[in-house]
Amino acid sequence: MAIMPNTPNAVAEPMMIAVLGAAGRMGSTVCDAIESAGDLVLGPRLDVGDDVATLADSGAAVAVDFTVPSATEANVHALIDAGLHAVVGTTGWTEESLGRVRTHLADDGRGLGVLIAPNFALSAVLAMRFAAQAARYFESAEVIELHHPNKVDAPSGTAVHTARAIAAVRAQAGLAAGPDATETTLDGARGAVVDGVHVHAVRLRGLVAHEEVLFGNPGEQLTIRTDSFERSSFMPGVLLAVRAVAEHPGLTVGLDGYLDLG
Ligand SMILES: NC(=O)C1=CN([C@@H]2O[C@H](COP(=O)(O)OP(=O)(O)OC[C@H]3O[C@@H](n4cnc5c(N)ncnc54)[C@H](O)[C@@H]3O)[C@@H](O)[C@H]2O)C=CC1
Ligand SMILES: O=C(O)C1=N[C@H](C(=O)O)C[C@H](O)C1
Repeated sequence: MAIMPNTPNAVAEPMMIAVLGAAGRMGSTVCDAIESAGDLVLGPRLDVGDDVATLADSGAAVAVDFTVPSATEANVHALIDAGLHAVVGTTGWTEESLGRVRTHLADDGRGLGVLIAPNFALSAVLAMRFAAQAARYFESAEVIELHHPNKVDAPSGTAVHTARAIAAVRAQAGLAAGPDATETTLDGARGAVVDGVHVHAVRLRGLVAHEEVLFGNPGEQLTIRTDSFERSSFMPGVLLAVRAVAEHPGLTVGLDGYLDLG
């Protein structure tokens, strides 16, 4: 008897996933996670110099990109052209580059999904959400991100995303700029400023990925902290995204877009 698709007895084909940046710290961890997942099969592993267009005929339905900020946008456009859904963890995205991906997806018209998420760790996703919830209630807000010293960019994508969200909530609530009478004697002493929110970057041997969001009022402080001690912390989020991206046509920014966080 033939087993028809979508019947209780049907055996689903494992979905094939390509990985870009497969030789890197995150890419290699993603390859291992896909190989350990029963419902997924690891497809082509691409790294620097490989042609994304070859994925069109590879059988891969989804590609995961953990490459470098200077390459990721071109990779995503090439993935859309090749007809693959994309799950992207690489940092460096701006409103302009996100807008170009949105336009490309709309022009393409095939209903492809792209998720670009600054952080796939649940603790970080929740920290960003809690920071946005707290932002309207405090005079002062600053972000400190702490990472391994091999990280190529600063400030982290997570810190930029956190700061932008805090700034948007503060603006909506009509809050003035945070109080700060400092006259700096050295450039950079107060960190970078993202939409008016100060962001500080620490690089320290032994760290993986960490962030503190500090909120201050007269006589009180709220600290929200997230720690990724191992890259395994990002894998449940990456696998969730890989499985869900085809159900979310268009561009989604942030894993919270795929979660029911209320
Ligand atoms: N969203 C998230 O949860 C996380 C995001 N990241 C981000 O992921 C990115 C990668 O981080 P790591 O794996 O630590 O870096 P890495 O330097 O270990 O790996 C990057 C890899 O990309 C490759 N690569 C460079 N250009 C490429 C291209 N054009 N096509 C294909 N491969 C290319 C490199 O050869 C390297 O193997 C960074 O932007 C980092 O901030 C890192 C951890 C978690
Ligand atoms: O490079 C890293 O390691 C990380 N990059 C992402 C970022 O820049 O926010 C996510 C996480 O912080 C780890």
